[in-house]
This record gives sequence, C-alpha cells and structure tokens, in this order.
Amino acid sequence: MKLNDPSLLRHQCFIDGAWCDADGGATVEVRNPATGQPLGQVPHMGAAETRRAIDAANAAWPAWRKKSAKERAAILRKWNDLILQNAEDLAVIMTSEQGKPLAESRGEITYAASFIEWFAEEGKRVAGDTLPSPWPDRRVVVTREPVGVCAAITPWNFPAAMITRKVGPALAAGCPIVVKPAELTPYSAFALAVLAERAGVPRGVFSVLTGDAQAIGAEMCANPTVRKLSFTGSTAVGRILMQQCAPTIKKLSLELGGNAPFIVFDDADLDAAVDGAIASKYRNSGQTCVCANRLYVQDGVYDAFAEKFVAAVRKLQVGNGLEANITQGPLIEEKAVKKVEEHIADALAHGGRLLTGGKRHMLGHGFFEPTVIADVSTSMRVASEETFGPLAPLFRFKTDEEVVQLANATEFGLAAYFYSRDIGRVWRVAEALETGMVGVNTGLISTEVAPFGGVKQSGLGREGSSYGIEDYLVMKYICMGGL
Ligand SMILES: NC(=O)c1ccc[n+]([C@@H]2O[C@H](COP(=O)([O-])OP(=O)(O)OC[C@H]3O[C@@H](n4cnc5c(N)ncnc54)[C@H](O)[C@@H]3O)[C@@H](O)[C@H]2O)c1
Ligand SMILES: O=C[C@H](O)CS(=O)(=O)O
Repeated sequence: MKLNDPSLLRHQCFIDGAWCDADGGATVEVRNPATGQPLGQVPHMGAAETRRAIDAANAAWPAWRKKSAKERAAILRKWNDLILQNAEDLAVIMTSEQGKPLAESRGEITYAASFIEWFAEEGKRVAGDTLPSPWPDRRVVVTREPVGVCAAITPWNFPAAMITRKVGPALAAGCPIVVKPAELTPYSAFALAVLAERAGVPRGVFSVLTGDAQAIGAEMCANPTVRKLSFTGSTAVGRILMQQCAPTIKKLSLELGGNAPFIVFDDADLDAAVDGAIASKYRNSGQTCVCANRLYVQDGVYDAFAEKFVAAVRKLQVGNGLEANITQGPLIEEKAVKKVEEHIADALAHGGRLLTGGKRHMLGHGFFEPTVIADVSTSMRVASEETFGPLAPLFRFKTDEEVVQLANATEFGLAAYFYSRDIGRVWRVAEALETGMVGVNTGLISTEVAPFGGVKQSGLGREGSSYGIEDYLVMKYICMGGL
C-alpha cells in the first residue's frame, strides 16, 4: 500500500492513548477483497482489553466534560482538518481494505470529516431551559449533560463515516467513546485514531479495539460504566445488542438494515430516474443500507425505463477500486457473493427474466456483474430480503395505492425513493411511505445536515443533523428553591 504518510497504517489497537497488541498476542489477518492479498494482521482482543478501554474512558471523562464545548470544538476542528489533509492516504487505505472505488473512498472521507466538523459546532449549541415556575419561591431549570461513557460498534461498508457519525457527537457532547470497527475493515478506524491523537484528543477519550465481536460486544453491553451503545449494522445483530443492553438500561442508537423501495411513476423524468437508480442501487456495489433494494416501475413506463436502465448498468466498470475509471469494486467477502447468487437464482426460478449480468465477474475474487432482473414478483426473496449487492429487481405496478402497499410490506423502514413530477402525488406518497428517510426525484440523500435513521426494524434514533447530538445527552431538571 503506497501512502504519503505510512504511519497512518497501524496494525495495533488504540487503548488509553497507547498502541497495543492483544493481551495474549492473538491476531487476525485482513485481506484486500479485490486481490485476496493480505494487508496485515490486527489484534484479536476480547473482554479484558475492552474493560481496560472502558475504564480508561471513564477515567478520562471528568476532564473531557469539564472542557468547554468551545475547547472541545477546537480539538474536533483540528481532527477534521487533519482528516481532510490526509484524505488521499485515508482513501487508499479504505479502498484497499473495503474495495470501493477510490472516488467513492475519497467521497466517504469527506463525508466522514463532515460529521466531525458539524458536531464541533453543534456541541456549542447544546442549551437548556428555564421554565415558568408554578411556585413564587422556586425556579425551574433544565440543563443538558453528557450521557457518559459510550461504546460503538460499526460495519465494514463505510469504515470511516460510520465511526465519525458516532464519535463526532459523542466527543462534542463531552462523552468519551470506545469503538469496535468491523474485523474486515480495521485500518480506516486505526488511521482515524492516529489523527485524533495528533489533533489533541486526550488519552482514553477515543479508543479503538478489534477482535472477538461477540466478546467485545458482550462486555460493552454488560459493563455498567457504559451508559450508551451506538450500533450500525444488521438488524439481527441489533436485536442481540438490544437484549444484551437491557440489564443495564443503556441509551441505545441502532442504525440497522434496510430494504429500500425505488418507485418510478409514469409521470417521472425517466432519464433522471435512471440516473437516480444507478446512484442508489450500485453505490459501493450495492453494499449500502440505503441502496434501492426493490425497483417498482409503473406499467406505462416499465419497458422504456428497463431499456434505459439496462443501457446505463452496462456502462458500469467493474475492477480493482485503486485503478482509474472503476465504478464497481468487489463485494466484501465470499458470503456476500453467495447471497447475491442465491437471490438471482431464486428470482429466475420464480419467473424472473435476466436483462443483464447475472453471475460472478471474470475477474474472480469478490467481483460480480451488475445485474438487472425483470418481471420480479413478491414471491421472490428479493422482495423481502436485503440483497446488499449489485442486483436490481424490477417490479411492475399499476396504481399509487398498490405500490405504496407493496413498498411498505417489509419489516424494514430506513430509506425510500420515488420519481414523480406531480406535486399532489409527491406529497401523498412521501407521507404514506413508512420509512425514516425519503428521496424525491433523487437517489442520493445522505448528508451530515439531515437526520439519518429508520423506523420499524431499521433502527432507533438519528445520526447527523442537530438531532444527532441528542442521543449523547441527558436532561436534568433542577428545582431552585429558597428564593
Ligand atoms: N442503518 C445504517 O446506517 C447502516 C449502515 C451500514 C450498514 N447497515 C447494515 O449493516 C449490515 C451490513 O453490515 P455488516 O455485515 O457489517 O453487519 P453486521 O451486523 O454483521 O456487523 C456489524 C458490526 O457488528 C459486529 N458484530 C457482529 N455480531 C456481533 C455480536 N454478536 N455482538 C457484537 N458485535 C457484533 C461486527 O463485527 C461489525 O463490527 C446490513 O444489514 C446493512 O443494512 C446499516
Ligand atoms: O450504509 C449506509 C450508510 O449510512 C452509508 S450513507 O450514510 O448512506 O452514505
């Protein structure tokens, strides 16, 4: 891996301001999903190291919360600046371990930094209230305080942004935080820790440890010192963590699975809808929680949209994300490829019609042909399961009522998209969709300024926006008497 600053590539965890190995020396290998080549070994830690990180966070908390929001913001601003100054190295590290094209990695680094910048400012705007007292001799005051020691568990698909979307508000609110990144993509997390240390984040305030996910997670959930857990990942794991947190009543943020409907109405700008569908479906080779997972196209434009969409899909360039002009990197691992194959086989077995792609790419490893299947029905697995890969199933529908019912027929409720130029239809459909986020005439909705999150079994809480810091604060009512 060619870096301008090779010191950004660390093979150790960061606990209490020190770079360290696992207690017993155990390690796990990290590979480049595009080549299968090993990138290095990282520590395989467990509960004991997690306890140390939590204790260090607790020890660091008083001094961190005592700093003014402005002092914390200055350190966060420095961290943001260092991330942007080292963006190219961070992007190379990300593409090497996750596989996404370099252009997408650069975009993610900018996106990741934006949460640090945003919450540096949000922290300075955390205010309380004085409320009209019902008593002449007492005053009613409400203050907002940091919730305490936080823990975070993050996924492999956005190895930097899913971390800063948690660490940014935590630190801005005055909370220390211990992060466990995905075992498949640890290097981006370690590099963020290198830059946080350089920015002046005090020891113990931000720790990063890799290893036995179940053991680390169980310690984070059971340890009473941890007052809040923030998780981004699958709904299945979210359920486990929610159950494990119950005995200690932790504050929970859950950013979970999705199954986004993408609806094209007959009054849509079809070229714009194709552009939006490509952006939403094939970003990160379909490995994002807000990817279009089900494409519903109204009868009158179905064939025209399918033709335009397939032509655009065929222009996607599959290859190693470190090479120029690549727009589709590999899937993260073999089981991800197998899931796409299973969804394709199931759809074709139930009457689906393959329009393009359909099999592993000739490049091997995790590479897969961008695929489109027509004549898809609700009897197929793609109708109810998150594919998390470059497969676009095209469903046909007739009426607005029908497609809203189909779109909502899932336990998920993260993102939804639709294209229409009828203002009445736009408002009726946007309000009827059971999701936390709706893209109207756009396939890209993610930004630090908006509340990101889902309803139903796509999660709890919101990340980003001025709402995102709420999850790291608690409210205190002070009744000021004796006046
Ligand atoms: N809503 C969002 O913002 C969002 C963002 C990205 C990914 N996701 C979802 O995440 C899933 C894909 O990511 P993934 O495969 O990494 O998810 P995953 O749930 O398998 O893993 C996520 C993280 O949880 C850890 N983990 C796994 N089992 C655990 C356990 N028993 N205890 C503690 N930690 C455990 C993993 O090591 C990883 O760090 C998809 O469902 C996707 O929709 C959601
Ligand atoms: O996987 C979903 C993440 O939240 C990525 S993004 O926020 O949509 O870019």
